[in-house]
Amino acid sequence: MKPSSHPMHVPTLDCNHFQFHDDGHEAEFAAQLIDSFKRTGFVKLRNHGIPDNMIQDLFRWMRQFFSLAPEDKQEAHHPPSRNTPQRGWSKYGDESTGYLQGAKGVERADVKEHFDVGDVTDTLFPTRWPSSSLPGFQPFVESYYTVIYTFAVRIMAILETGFSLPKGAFTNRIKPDASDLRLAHYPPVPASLITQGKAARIWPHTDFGLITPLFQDGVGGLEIENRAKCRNHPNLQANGKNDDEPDFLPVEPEPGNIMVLNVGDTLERWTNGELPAGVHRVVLPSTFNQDVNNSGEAGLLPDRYSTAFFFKAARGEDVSPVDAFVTEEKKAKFPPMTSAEYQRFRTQTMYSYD
Ligand SMILES: O=C(O)CCC(=O)C(=O)O
Ligand SMILES: [Fe+2]
Repeated sequence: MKPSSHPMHVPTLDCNHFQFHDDGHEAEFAAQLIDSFKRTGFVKLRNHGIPDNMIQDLFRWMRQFFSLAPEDKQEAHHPPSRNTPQRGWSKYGDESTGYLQGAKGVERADVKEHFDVGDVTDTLFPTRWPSSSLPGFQPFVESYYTVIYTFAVRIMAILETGFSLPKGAFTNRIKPDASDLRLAHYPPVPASLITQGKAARIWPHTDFGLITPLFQDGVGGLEIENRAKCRNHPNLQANGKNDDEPDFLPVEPEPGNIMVLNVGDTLERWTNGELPAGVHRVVLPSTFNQDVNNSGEAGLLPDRYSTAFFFKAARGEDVSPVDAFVTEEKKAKFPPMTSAEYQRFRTQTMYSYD
């Protein structure tokens, strides 16, 4: 990542240092969180309270699930509809984040497969699990869901403090829970396809929900849009040297289960643009040495695993700006629409089940 003086520097906040787990001492944490979100759309967190062994176990379960035989995964295949939240397994080719940026008619599928899990109480859209091929998988993933959900609610409460909003301004609008937990596997892919722009593990996109906590393995490749390249970005000073800036900047994996946390579209809407959603993609790891590795087998990127929690507003909630963010000078930038309508509109663009 860029030096700390760069406007796109993503700090690693230590939740213990900020006494994140103690209700009385969150103001400093909230201020730094909001500063990083405003500038970059992202933050990194250590000592976030998700136990190390739980994260390691989750990655172990992911490797086991994705190495099941295709017919076992097929049992858990996402229902055949683009109008519903994704639940269960989506195979390579089902999702094309490239379409979110208007790239129609071009091969823009993501080189990945994923497994999406809803809240256990979400009886409207139940998760499809593999029936008997992976005993223990479902209870473990459900227990992780509870832990990461509780974490996400805490962050929303901290954002209320940071913006001096009444308690509940955000957190009263998240029940019943409509979030999705995603387990993702990126299979090996020739690096040359990525450098030639013919493939991406995920094309540039924003997430649709409020916030996304993410854990990645050590392979790398996650990158965030460099807002310093874009002269008129409202939250960054133009420095007159933008042409020298790259379009994207890597978010390197770090030892110690560092969490990456980003702003999604719904939070951008609720805050009337004060926290713009962070554009990101997954491509070639910055450490991947093309000159050495560009021939034969060695030019193949290894498997990569990650897990993102798309924390969302309740389906019936409006995703237009919360009153506190609208003034005479700063009119609402986003029209009223329910979260369910917004999610459907975004998912339809990107998901090509047939
Ligand atoms: O795998 C990653 O690091 C990012 C995943 C992601 O951006 C997504 O699934 O929306
Ligand atoms: Fe994403």
